[in-house]
Amino acid sequence: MCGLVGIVGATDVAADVYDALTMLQHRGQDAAGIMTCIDGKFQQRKGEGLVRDVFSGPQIAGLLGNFGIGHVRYPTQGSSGTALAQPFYVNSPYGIALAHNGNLTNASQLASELFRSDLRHLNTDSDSEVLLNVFAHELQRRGKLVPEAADIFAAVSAVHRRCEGAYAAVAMLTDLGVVAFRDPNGIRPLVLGVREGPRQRKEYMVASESVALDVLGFELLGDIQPGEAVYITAAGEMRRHQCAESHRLLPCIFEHVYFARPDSMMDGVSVYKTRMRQGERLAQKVMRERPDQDIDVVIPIPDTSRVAGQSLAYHLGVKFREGFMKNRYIGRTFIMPGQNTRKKSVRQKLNPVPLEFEGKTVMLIDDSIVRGTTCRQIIQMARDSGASKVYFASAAPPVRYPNVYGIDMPAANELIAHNRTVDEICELIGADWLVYQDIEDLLACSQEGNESISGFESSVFDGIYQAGNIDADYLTTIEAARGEGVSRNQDAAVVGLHNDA
Ligand SMILES: O=P(O)(O)OC[C@H]1O[C@H](OP(=O)(O)OP(=O)(O)O)[C@H](O)[C@@H]1O
Ligand SMILES: NC(=O)CC[C@H](N)C(=O)O
Ligand SMILES: [Mg+2]
Repeated sequence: MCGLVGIVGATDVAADVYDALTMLQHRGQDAAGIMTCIDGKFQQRKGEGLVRDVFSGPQIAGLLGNFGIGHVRYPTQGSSGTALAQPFYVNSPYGIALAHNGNLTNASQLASELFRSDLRHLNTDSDSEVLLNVFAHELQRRGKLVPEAADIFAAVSAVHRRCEGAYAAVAMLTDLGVVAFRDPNGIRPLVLGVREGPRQRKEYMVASESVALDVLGFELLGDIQPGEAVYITAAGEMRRHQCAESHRLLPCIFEHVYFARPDSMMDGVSVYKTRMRQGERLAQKVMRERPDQDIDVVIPIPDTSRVAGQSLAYHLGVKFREGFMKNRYIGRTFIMPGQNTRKKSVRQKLNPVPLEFEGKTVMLIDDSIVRGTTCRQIIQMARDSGASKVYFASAAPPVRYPNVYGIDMPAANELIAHNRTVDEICELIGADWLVYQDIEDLLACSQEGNESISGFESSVFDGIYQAGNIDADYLTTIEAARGEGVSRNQDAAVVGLHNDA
């Protein structure tokens, strides 16, 4: 999903960017990068792996400058090697670095335009490098030695006209400051915060999720609006401007289901409360389907389903128990590359407490069932631990369609629910009963958090793609490029142009 951070402070910001990235680690585990700017020069370090593996204390201390940006990556285009770790950099105009969360659906058309008409070279097959070059080209067209806020906003407007799909982005211009913008549908999240710095100077931060602001003592000013850009100068002046001719708020519902931390606020919605409501609605569905249900205990599948699980148990009036213990050193399995790694990691990550299963009718709950990797193994573990019946509940509806806006689910045939009925899925995962949340209920849970949101990007559940021209040909192309079994790893040492530190 990727996590973004941008900070303009009064003193060196690299340590704060690092701390913020650790708060966003759940959004991307493949690679991490930080760039700062001092005296007209960028300094950077990026590499494959978790934030704590990519940076050491002395390396962070060596990144100087009072403004900087950072990124954690979960790839959706291109390989997962170091060469594609973000931020990306172009030298002209000014020197610009950019980090991106989302996925451009017209990246290949833009790449060809950039080469043929804009005379720009791309060195990777990353859509984020495309986004950076479109922004850079549009800024260059303004022809200013020193751009003003109006020039930057005009360049973002042009990005909105040319780019399709989903993009929240944070960019940095040498000596000038940090720019953050969000696509005109607001599919990917981006928030803005402020804190009092030394000498009563205001310090600003943008981040994918508000939790990153919380831990660093920034007050949440609110979300960057769909189509809006925020420009914070190196001196700490903040301007914001609506850059899209038309815009609407269609946040990704899967953020609320799985990606976001529960303690984040997104577009005015508390993810925690939304997940509580999901559990409540699911309980109502369980009672509608089986008013005389015989569940002894509700057991969540750590981590993400815990909040919905507590609420499900409470509203069913049955016990809630932690029947699976999680190895805290194993990351999120769904965002790992490759099905074999994901499968192996589920067993390493979760281990049952037999006491909670022996002779009981258990209802396991997960936030979602995507490929079915987790639930198949977990149901077997529950049986091996002595459960007499194993029911399974999903706080989200069946995931039936690929995602093209920043979640790496490119192939419908990898999704366990694609072209299958609920009964067929139930049999396949080996459950005695399977209950899914209804789509109307899921959307209502999120909308209740902010009545002014009129819709959500929910294509993985309903197959409706509201941004870009997504047709059968496009879906076939991404499946061929990124489906299971297609090699994504390039040798970074050979292809890389990543100016690694
Ligand atoms: O059907 P699947 O393809 O297995 O995908 C769905 C599972 O993957 C995620 O867990 P993950 O381990 O990524 O993270 P978590 O610890 O936040 O639950 C999600 O919470 C489900 O448990
Ligand atoms: N998940 C994301 O936001 C991915 C960002 C970008 N498309 C990449 O592949 O690096
Ligand atoms: Mg999970």
